[in-house]
Amino acid sequence: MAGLERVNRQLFPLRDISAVAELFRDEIEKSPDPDLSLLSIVVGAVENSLTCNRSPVLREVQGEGEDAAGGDFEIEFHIVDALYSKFRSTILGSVDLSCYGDSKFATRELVKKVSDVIWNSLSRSYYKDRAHLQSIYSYLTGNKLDCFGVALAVVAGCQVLGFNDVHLALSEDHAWVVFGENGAETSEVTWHGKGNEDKRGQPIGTGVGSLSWLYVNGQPVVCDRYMEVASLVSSVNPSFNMTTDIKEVADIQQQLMWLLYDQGHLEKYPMALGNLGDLEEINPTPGRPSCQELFSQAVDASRKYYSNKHVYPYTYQGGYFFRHKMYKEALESWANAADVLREYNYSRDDEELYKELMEIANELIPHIMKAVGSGIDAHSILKDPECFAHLLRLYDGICQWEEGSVTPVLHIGWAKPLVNTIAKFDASVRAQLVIDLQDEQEEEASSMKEERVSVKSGSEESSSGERKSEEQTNDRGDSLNNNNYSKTPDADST
Ligand SMILES: CC1(C)CN=C(N2CCN(c3ncnc4sc(CCF)cc34)CC2)S1
Repeated sequence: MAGLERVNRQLFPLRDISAVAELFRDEIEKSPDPDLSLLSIVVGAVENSLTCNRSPVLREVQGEGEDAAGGDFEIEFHIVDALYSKFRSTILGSVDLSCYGDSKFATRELVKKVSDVIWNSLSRSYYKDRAHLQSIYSYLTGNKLDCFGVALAVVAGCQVLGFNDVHLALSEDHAWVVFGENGAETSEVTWHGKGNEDKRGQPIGTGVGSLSWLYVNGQPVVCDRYMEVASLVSSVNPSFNMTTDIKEVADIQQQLMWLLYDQGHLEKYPMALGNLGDLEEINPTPGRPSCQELFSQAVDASRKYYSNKHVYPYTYQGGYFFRHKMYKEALESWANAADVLREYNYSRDDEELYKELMEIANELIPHIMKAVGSGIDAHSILKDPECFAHLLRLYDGICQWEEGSVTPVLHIGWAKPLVNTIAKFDASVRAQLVIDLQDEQEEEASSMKEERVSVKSGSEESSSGERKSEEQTNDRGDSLNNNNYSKTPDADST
């Protein structure tokens, strides 16, 4: 029975959050196969009516996290019915299933055909990065979708055709599908980035391209139906404009996210946990886990399910600590993010992540240096060797990201803030930098040595009672004399 016959028509017209939540709850709790097009149409209609059809006289509120009054919405059943039927007839009318064999599993050709149907019905030219283009409501009423929306629509289209083996696969900046027995096949179904030829119909490469962050090293979030519902809820966008969110939309998104959280459908979805953390930071729900706990759960999910190959959980967490002036914790989260990067080669497809790291290194950290320089320094960051170690680990991770990549990462724009930042740390802290040289195998000894960096924390220093003995320093000094790390830099030597 298709979604609409199942839906409780008493809920319509949908006029408030509880009605929308009830409809989602029915679909998630009572159906073995929640109807993606129905849910995307409903939540897209609500988002559209509250963010796009706004009276221009609406009070524009400035300032952090201020929400505009969203006013009311009223989603009529016959509108949802008409759109739902339009999507189904578009898909069923464009795909002649007899051309695709009689397997109960989708084929690459079938997936490509559904992607073509969506692709060829999009408006010729529109601003692809605009907000509110992620839902099937947007596709049906405006023939516009963003790159995530195309992927979701393809999965929803395959659901209409009865191919429940086709599922959404998500990296931190791209989406594709898995299909076939045990979801063993993959296919591109949408575009990525600007000015890149789309690779629709092709399997996800296992070659050098798959070493980039864009494909998270073979550790994407592979969704089941419920996680696909989580992705469409997570992609709800409460923005009215650059400075204003519509509170009702954020409230609906937050409630739906908790509904999915309680059913365990965010467990393996770090970015959805991060998004819920952002919503909770702005508007905490009494009795629920704190946003800090949610950011920590996102980190745990990446470590537990994706071999710690996702970067964003640490940047969600670092951003939170930064906003709350917990600068030492922020530096640690960002250093942990950089540790993830080490495994990747930087590619031109990784621009979104590059921008994130640029902001952290060249805006947020200099902001911290200014803040603590002017005395707001709860942890006395500049005297804390562990903070210095986090900073070096962050930069070293970025350097290792660059190593082996065809595209360079760092340039003078990075070096200036770095030098200023290092110079802000106390000379006594910098002097505690200890480089442990560990010889690799004999044959590599001359060319490459693995260097382990540690910064002795004050406590260790005090426990040993004195700095490394002279001969120890001399021993290391000799092997490192071509490396200025070993010298004890005095205050103005850097
Ligand atoms: C720490 C941050 C900079 C804040 N917001 C971030 N994001 C916001 C929400 N994002 C997401 N949230 C849920 N699911 C997905 S699937 C996907 C790849 C394109 F399909 C992106 C994304 C992307 C990342 S990362």
